[in-house]
Amino acid sequence: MESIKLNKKDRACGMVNLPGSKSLSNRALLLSSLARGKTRITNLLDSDDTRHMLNALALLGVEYELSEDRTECTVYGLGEAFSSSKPLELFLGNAGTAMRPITAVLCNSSGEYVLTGEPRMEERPIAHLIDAVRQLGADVTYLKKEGYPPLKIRGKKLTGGVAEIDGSVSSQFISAFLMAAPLMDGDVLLKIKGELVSKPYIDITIGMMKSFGVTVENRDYKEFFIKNGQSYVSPDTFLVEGDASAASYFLAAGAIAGKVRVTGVGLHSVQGDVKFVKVLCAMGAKVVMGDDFIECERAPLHGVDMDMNSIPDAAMTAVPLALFASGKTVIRNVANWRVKETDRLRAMANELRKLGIECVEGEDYLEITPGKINRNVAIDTYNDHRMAMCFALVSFATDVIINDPKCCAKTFPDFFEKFAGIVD
Ligand SMILES: O=C(O)C1=C[C@@H](OP(=O)(O)O)[C@@H](O)[C@H](O)C1
Ligand SMILES: C=C(OP(=O)(O)O)C(=O)O
Repeated sequence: MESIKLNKKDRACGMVNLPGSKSLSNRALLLSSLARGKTRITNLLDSDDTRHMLNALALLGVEYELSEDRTECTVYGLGEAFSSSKPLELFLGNAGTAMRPITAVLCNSSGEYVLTGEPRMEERPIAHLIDAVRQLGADVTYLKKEGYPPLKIRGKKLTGGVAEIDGSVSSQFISAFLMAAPLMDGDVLLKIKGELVSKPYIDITIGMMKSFGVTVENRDYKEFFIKNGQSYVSPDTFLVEGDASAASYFLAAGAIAGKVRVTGVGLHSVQGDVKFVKVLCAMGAKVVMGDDFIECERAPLHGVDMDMNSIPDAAMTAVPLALFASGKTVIRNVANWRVKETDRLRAMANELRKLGIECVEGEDYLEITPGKINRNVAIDTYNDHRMAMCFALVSFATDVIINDPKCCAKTFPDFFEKFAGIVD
């Protein structure tokens, strides 16, 4: 297996222009495909996750043109749900933001579809979404394990109605359901049961649906109502903000070892992960934000004890930060780390222990006690882009080896080049 050795670095400084947000890119591609009219998407992320979405849309008959560097895409919207006269098989890799919304939309599209993914996708639950769409009459079969992809969908026009969905494992199920709702023939009321996790991603979804002409009535995150008769309309152009989760690695580098600015995301971001700056500030780092940038500068760091449920992706970056802080850090309320690219609580605890760091892996939290870090440890990344990107930050303490660094391609193919550009 390929690996990369990162020699100890003392300083981080400079500026990084962020790639487009994964969450916004995949929503923009899907909504443009369903909308009436042509949409020009700019600053689109080019990564495995967006390629899976683009490939699926092409098979579903959507026409689009990509610029040479694949960061601009003109999508010719269908103005309606998908339909296919022949059975289709769609491979969606390990992209949650493709698998979940495409499932929901295809339940309401005519045709027969099989949705598959990488082996890990077969371990990532989807039952809460399927239970909800079935309440409206959707016809979905689990092809292997009950509650998990691969799926077979016999799509048909759904007539809307009332459905209940469990929100305690993934907000993506709610986002997926909401994006599919306006295509149905009737009012839709979605009721949430359980504690809703990763809430800010619901705001992203509702905000983007609004940009594409559809209003969702949010009743205090307990019920969502979509009035019938609305349809997606292209906003002509859609600019994808820089990826706020990706920003966290560079901001953390600034907090640990100098001063780093990221551009493409700032004060008015729609992404919940910009709130990672609150973690940085709580730990003592100096943060400045502008309309289109965030800058973070080193200061003595101290441990924190924080609920990070609303920033599940950026929260991982608090792990390497904790290694450079005085005192313990506890990252709380992140039970759903266990059903992402890997079991992230287990993976983090395993690799921290290899570094010689004391930690407690709770059911839904991680407690880290900083200490001396072992040199030249080979970090396993579990096919999880965020494991690779987080542990790159260990190189501000000592030499470290990152196994399978290419797993970054899920959301940030040139991460290690960009990281090399801000360290000396
Ligand atoms: O809706 C989205 O774009 C996402 C929601 C989050 O997932 P969960 O809602 O499963 O926590 C996040 O971790 C994922 O990377 C992207
Ligand atoms: C959880 C993640 O991805 P996905 O969209 O596949 O859920 C992630 O990017 O950290």
